[in-house]
Amino acid sequence: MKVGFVNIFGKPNAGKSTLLNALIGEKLAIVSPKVQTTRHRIKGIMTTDAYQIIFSDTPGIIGETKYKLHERMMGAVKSALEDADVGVLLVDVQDNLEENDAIFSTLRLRVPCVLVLNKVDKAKKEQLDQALAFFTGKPYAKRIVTLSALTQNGVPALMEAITDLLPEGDPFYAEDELTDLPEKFFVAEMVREKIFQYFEDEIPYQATVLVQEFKHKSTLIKIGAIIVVQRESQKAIILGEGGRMIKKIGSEARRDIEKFVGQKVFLELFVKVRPKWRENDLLLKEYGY
Ligand SMILES: Nc1nc2c(ncn2[C@@H]2O[C@H](COP(=O)(O)OP(=O)(O)OP(=O)(O)O)[C@@H](O)[C@H]2O)c(=O)[nH]1
Repeated sequence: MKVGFVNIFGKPNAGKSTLLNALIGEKLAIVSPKVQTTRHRIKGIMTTDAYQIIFSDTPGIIGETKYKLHERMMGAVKSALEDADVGVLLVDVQDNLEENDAIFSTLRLRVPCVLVLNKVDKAKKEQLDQALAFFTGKPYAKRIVTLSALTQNGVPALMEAITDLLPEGDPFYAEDELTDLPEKFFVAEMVREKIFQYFEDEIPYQATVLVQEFKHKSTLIKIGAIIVVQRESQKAIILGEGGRMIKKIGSEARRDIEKFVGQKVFLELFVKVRPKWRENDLLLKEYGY
C-alpha cells in the first residue's frame, strides 16, 4: 500500500485547518478567520485498504520575524518539510501569487509537492486560469490541484495526487487510531478556540493555554488548565465581571471536550499573568515551542 507523511504548508489564512478538517473529517484543528491560530503541528491519520496517510498542518509561514516565537515557527515549518514524504503547498487563489512563490522558493523543497489553489469557490475563471498558468512549471509544483476546502469540491483529486506521489510501504499505525496526539493537546486547542471566539485585538495572540491536569476518574475526566496572559488588564478581561466570562468559556469548552472524549468532564480554568512570555526563551521552552 501507499504510506507516508504529508505536511500541509501555506501562508496564514490560506485554509490549512479547513483543508485538514475536510481531509480527516473530524474537528482536529481550530479554524478562525484571524491569522496565526495554528501554533502546533496537528496530525491526523487516514487509513484505507489502498493507503495510510499521516497528515500534519504546520504553523503559518510568517514573512517577518517580529517575535522569537515566529523564528520557532519558521523552524517548525522547515523541520516539517524535512520529515514529509509529500508536501501540500496551499495557496489562496486570490492571494498575491508572487509572494507565495517567493516563500516556496526560499524553503527549497526536497520533497515532492502538490501545489493546491484553494478557495476556488470565490474566484472567477480568469483568475483561476491565471493562477494555474503562474504555477505551471515551477520546480516545487510536481502536481497542481484546484479545490475548495470549504465546499470540499476537488478534495478527491487532491487525494489522488497525494497517493500518486507517496512511496509504497507498511502502515505505521493501527487502523482505528485516528490521531497520535495526546488528549491534553486537544483540550488546550478547544479552550483556545473559545478565547478566539470571545476576545478581540491582541488577547487571542498573547494568551496561551496549558493543561496541567488530565485525570481519568470513575465517572468523569478531571481537567485543570491555565490560561496564561501577559498583563493584569488581560486577566481582568478574560475573567469578566464577577468571573462571568471565564465561566462561559469554561462551560462551552467543557461541552466541546465532552463531545470529543465521549465522557463527562470536570473542567477547571485558571488565569495567570506572565509578562513577556513570548520573548523569553526559557518560557518558550517550558511551554513546548
Ligand atoms: N470561501 C472559502 N473560504 C475558505 C476556504 N478554505 C478556507 N476558507 C476560510 O479562510 C479562513 C482561514 O482558514 P483556516 O483554515 O483557518 O486557515 P489556516 O491556513 O489554517 O490559517 P492559520 O491557522 O492562521 O495558519 C477561514 O475563514 C476559512 O473559513 C475555501 O475553500 N473557500
